[in-house]
Amino acid sequence: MYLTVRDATKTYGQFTALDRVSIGIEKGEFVCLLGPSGCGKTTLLRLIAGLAELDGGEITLEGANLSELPARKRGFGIVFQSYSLFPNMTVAENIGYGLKIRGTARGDIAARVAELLELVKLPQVAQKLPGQLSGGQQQRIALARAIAVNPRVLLLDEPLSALDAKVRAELRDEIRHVQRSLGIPTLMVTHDQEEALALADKIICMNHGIVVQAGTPEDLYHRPATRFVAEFMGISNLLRPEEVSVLFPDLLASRPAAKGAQLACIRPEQIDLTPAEDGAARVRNISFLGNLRRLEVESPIGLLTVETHGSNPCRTGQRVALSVAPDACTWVLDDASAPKAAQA
Ligand SMILES: Nc1ncnc2c1ncn2[C@@H]1O[C@H](COP(=O)(O)OP(=O)(O)OP(=O)(O)O)[C@@H](O)[C@H]1O
Repeated sequence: MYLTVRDATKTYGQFTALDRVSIGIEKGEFVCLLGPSGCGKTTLLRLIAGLAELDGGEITLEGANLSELPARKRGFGIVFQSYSLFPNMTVAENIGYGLKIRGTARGDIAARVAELLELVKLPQVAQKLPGQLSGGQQQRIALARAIAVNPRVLLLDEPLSALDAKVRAELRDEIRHVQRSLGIPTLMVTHDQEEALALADKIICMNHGIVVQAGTPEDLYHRPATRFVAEFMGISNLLRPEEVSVLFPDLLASRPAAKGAQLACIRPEQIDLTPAEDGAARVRNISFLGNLRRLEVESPIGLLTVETHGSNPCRTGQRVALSVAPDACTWVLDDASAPKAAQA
């Protein structure tokens, strides 16, 4: 592992913001820290950056302990949510700042700035001031400034959240492209599951100061371990075993004999609908979402959400039969009433 956080703990007075959190980033990997507001994502990023001190645990980079190393000596690039460019410096001066304070020769700085402006697709703005750029452009410059010094790790704290949806999606692809082409190990904080699914090699899902699950985007979406992860990573139908036995009795065979309350997690696109006069369910509402239709379906156990692609013949009010492939269901731990380890 390239960067390792082991048992990181951080408290603010009586409040435990992080409780023995362990994560790792491999060389070249893009990792997203994902979780709801207040779960401790930014706190963890700040500890890694050296902007806050650990109360327990350790952080190592290539095996070396970082605890004694101040932020500016860690060699990390950071991009924050707010455009933190120096307002009185030109774009070129902003990007070249880190190189200048390291004593890099002027000509080399100019060449590097030009190269980075090409990389972030803004070759014309070198002499502008940050205030003359749009929010999305400023974040591209902030990204260029962060990578100018070839950081050992790139840390991104919600860099897209102040931008509107279209610019956000463009810049998301841009960040991924830049990260891939340079191979910089990257840790990005986000509370947006779609962003994490699109960008990450690995997602670390947090809640109440602990890591709930870590894995690939596919793992977290298709094989959530708990109800919290299932609900956080998109829409899911969560059915208790007695409900499963009413609608999809075949699925009960896959239920593990583990301890704790379990729920069957079935994603909306995994339920098949067939129009049938004597069907046990009825389509209550259909929302057209462009590439798919989202259907609200009344069933003997309550409402289900179903998504269909292409030409589905169902109409509102129609009776339907429901089916699910045996391998399309994941049994998750019902953690809704589980103790919240890090709550004060
Ligand atoms: N300096 C501080 N003093 C006291 N409490 C703090 C401090 N910094 C953070 N906290 C608390 O620690 C918890 C975690 O905060 P953190 O900023 O890490 O959350 P987050 O997951 O990044 O949330 P958000 O997405 O809203 O930024 C929050 O409940 C917050 O109120």
